[in-house]
Amino acid sequence: MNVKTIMVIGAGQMGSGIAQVCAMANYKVFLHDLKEDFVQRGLDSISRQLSRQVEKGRMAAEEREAVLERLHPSTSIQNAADADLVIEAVVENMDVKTQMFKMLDEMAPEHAILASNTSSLPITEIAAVTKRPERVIGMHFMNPVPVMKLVEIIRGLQTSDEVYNVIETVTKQVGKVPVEVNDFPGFISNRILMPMINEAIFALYEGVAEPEAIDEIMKLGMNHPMGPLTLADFIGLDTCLYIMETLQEGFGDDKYRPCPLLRKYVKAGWLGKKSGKGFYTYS
Ligand SMILES: CC(=O)CC(=O)SCCNC(=O)CCNC(=O)[C@H](O)C(C)(C)COP(=O)(O)OP(=O)(O)OC[C@H]1O[C@@H](n2cnc3c(N)ncnc32)[C@H](O)[C@@H]1OP(=O)(O)O
Ligand SMILES: NC(=O)C1=CN([C@@H]2O[C@H](COP(=O)(O)OP(=O)(O)OC[C@H]3O[C@@H](n4cnc5c(N)ncnc54)[C@H](OP(=O)(O)O)[C@@H]3O)[C@@H](O)[C@H]2O)C=CC1
Repeated sequence: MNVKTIMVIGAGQMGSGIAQVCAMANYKVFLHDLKEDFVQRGLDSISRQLSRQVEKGRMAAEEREAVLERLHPSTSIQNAADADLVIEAVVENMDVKTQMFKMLDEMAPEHAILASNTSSLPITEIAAVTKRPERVIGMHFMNPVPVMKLVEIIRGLQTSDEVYNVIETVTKQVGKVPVEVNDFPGFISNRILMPMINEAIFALYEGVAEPEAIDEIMKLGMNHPMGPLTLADFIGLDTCLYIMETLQEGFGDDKYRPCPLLRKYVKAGWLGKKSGKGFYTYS
């Protein structure tokens, strides 16, 4: 199967990054969200990213224009009828994702692959709401998408080998390294990363150290590029909370309980960098 057209659902930080790397790899891309404003915000952020590449001399101005021309705004889910591959990157919520997959299953052509960029939710359960579970797969990009090399590919219980192979090829085409994992809560990346972030939040909650100290220790002591609280703000505190809840529920183990401080911040609307306030304040 030859993928030519990709539809990315959700024009947030992940969706816009995914759309960017796909358009840069010569695919025709629809970037879809509920409202035109959201799509435009995503396209603006891609446009800024590409301009920076041009300023740094890494991309010709004509190439930037060509990439932007391959990107098509969408607020109609009917555009899925033209897609060979749909990559969903909406909010980390099972109800929202299953509703979306039901719609996509109705709209997308029979041959189309439906992929989810979910951070932690079971692919098998998402696939089960469609009539094509063998064509549903997890394609988990890392943030920031244009920079991070990994795509964690998650096979649902019924994902076919053919679909896995196509997704592996597309991943390489967009300049990323595919790593295959099975379908378990949080997969590998967030089963390991998120409990560390949650523990850093517990350390803050218990008054062991100030945020800056916690981050400095992990940066200078463990050579992490970002401290765990900065990284949590960068990922989005809502997303961090949803991932911890999926781990706790999925494994039935309280060792994954989300820190109450994380819950409190999310309830307050402190979602990290994207809302301007989390463990730190952003202008
Ligand atoms: C939650 C999940 O489900 C899974 C996840 O994604 S978990 C999150 C995984 N990501 C991480 O752990 C990121 C950790 N942080 C890092 O690796 C680095 O801090 C970073 C790459 C984000 C920034 O690197 P840095 O050296 O501190 O900053 P900086 O020098 O400004 O940037 C390095 C490069 O990244 C680019 N960059 C930085 N932030 C970017 C962004 N948000 N979008 C696109 N590009 C970005 C810069 O333009 C720069 O590119 P060049 O080298 O081509 O000039
Ligand atoms: N943040 C990260 O570091 C990573 C996140 N992920 C995963 O990627 C997905 C998206 O996360 P992220 O980009 O950070 O989140 P954002 O909050 O930045 O973006 C989510 C986008 O989905 C839109 N959306 C919400 N509900 C719907 C819906 N019903 N239909 C269509 N669009 C909808 C949102 O619109 P609105 O503006 O209205 O909310 C928003 O544009 C999540 O599953 C997350 O777990 C994966 C890897 C890393």
